[in-house]
Amino acid sequence: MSGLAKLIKWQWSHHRTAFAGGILVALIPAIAGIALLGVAGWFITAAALAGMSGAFLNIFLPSAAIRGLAIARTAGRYGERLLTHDATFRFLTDLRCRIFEGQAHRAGNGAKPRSGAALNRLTSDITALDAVYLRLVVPGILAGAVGLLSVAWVASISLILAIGPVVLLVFIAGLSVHLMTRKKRRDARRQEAALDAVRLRTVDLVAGRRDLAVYGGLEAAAGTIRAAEDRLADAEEAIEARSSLLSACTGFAGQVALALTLAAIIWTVGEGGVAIAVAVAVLLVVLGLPEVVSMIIPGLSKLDRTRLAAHRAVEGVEPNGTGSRSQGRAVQNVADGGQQKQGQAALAFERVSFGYPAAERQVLEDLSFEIAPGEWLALVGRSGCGKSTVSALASALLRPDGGSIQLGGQGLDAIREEELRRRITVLGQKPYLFHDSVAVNLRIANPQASDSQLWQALEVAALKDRISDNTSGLQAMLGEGGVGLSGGEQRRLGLARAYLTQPDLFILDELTEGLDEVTAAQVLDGFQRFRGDAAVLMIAHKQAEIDRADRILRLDAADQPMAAAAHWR
Ligand SMILES: Nc1ncnc2c1ncn2[C@@H]1O[C@H](COP(=O)(O)OP(=O)(O)OP(=O)(O)O)[C@@H](O)[C@H]1O
Repeated sequence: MSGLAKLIKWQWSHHRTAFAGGILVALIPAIAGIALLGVAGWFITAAALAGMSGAFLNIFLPSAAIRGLAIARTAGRYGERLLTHDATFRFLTDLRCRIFEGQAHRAGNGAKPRSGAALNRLTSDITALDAVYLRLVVPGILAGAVGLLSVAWVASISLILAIGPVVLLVFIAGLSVHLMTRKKRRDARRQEAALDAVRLRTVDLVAGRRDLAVYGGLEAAAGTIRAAEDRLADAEEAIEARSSLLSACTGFAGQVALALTLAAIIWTVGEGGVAIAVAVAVLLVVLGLPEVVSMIIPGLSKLDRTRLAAHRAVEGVEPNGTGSRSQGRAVQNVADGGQQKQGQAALAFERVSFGYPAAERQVLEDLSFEIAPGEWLALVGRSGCGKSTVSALASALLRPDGGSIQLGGQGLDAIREEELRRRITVLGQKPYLFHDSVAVNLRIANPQASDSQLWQALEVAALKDRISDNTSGLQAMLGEGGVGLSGGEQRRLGLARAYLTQPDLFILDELTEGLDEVTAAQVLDGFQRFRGDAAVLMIAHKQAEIDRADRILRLDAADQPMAAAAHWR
């Protein structure tokens, strides 16, 4: 089954009411619009003929019908927008969650993280997928249903009159099948590649503008963006040209259908087979039909792009496709509620091996060590020896290829994600700060924390004075990525955030990197006081940090996988 068909099936099975409700309500304005034309045409002609001949005509019923159809069309259109967009947003929301789960699952298995280009593509794919229901499913069903109903009604009056609308429907159906089965997606791929190039090169240009300016590469870098923009414009022009051709062909088919119907009307009315008022109603219905069936043209003209996006989205969701929210991690939470077990090490690595996918050699091989509750362990070694890898394994961001990792006597795999994040606090080299107030940035770690707890955490992180200097205090706004604070202050704010948690284990990655000696000592003192009974795994380079540790684990054998060389102070 194609990616597009899988997505439609998935939307139907997960959001049946919204899916069907949107289509049913969308049928109301489409049918009412065509019926309105027919009834109005019949009524005007019948009224004119009655006026000329003096025959009796009941005008109340058709007037009421016209008014009713006009109201149904307007109200139906409003309801249709509401329901079809609601169904689409529900579908996209779920799809985003499923894709995120799929990616998280892969990351947990140590798979290569997605690159910036793939992330760009993913977001534009999801945007492109709003066309699946709104531009393909709903218009397709409307075109089919209204077209068949119209043909059936016209055929019930006279088979000859149905030739025109049948020609139109056959043309649209043939066009749809042709486009659906077409294998070439050249223009969509060209458009996508050019868009990726424009985005990524622009990001490179902005991020690297200083170096480019220094080495005189600005003009060349801007030139590559302009070239990518030209390619994008070419591809978009080709897609637009095809879309215009499709619209022109459908318009032409509509005119052919109208001409055929007119000829058939002249023939049948001349033969006396059909009343003039009814013939005018048929003519107006055939006149209105192209508008309904051509609603599918915008979706068909973007079909290639939608199919590419659908194909990738289906690949990106949970690998086994089940979509259950908790499947990324095996959940076997034990009866003791995930607390640290008495007498167990806070963290234990037992013959752990790990290698990055596609890397030539293992980073860790048979690494074993333990950190006792409340113990502070410094992890040291030359650059690239695997310290960050150990930290990522300990915090379950990576999974080992062999061996086991236990937190308080429980295998990491057996601990629920939520529980795990409560029991381990990771403080990286550059904490991410959000474009929001200091208080919001701190409460991410503990939404219930009071203002006085926030001030206390800031004090321990040696940041209280800096924040209270600002008249807005805790409500002071930070720019994107923490702009407004120096690099060292950003790190200390990250530390204050970590102090608002009460984990069993802190994992610290070069805690005082970027701080001057005095502040670094203040931060280390504060952390030592604050951490209480929590164990600490600290990646350390500076002697001042190493000196605070109870024990040191060195990962520094020259060219070998690490574990063999791990040794203690
Ligand atoms: N995603 C990855 N894919 C492939 N190899 C990787 C990846 N991340 C790290 N490595 C490699 O794994 C090895 C260990 O990396 P790691 O980041 O754990 O070292 P580190 O000791 O923390 O280094 P540093 O002190 O410089 O931060 C290095 O040789 C590195 O090149």
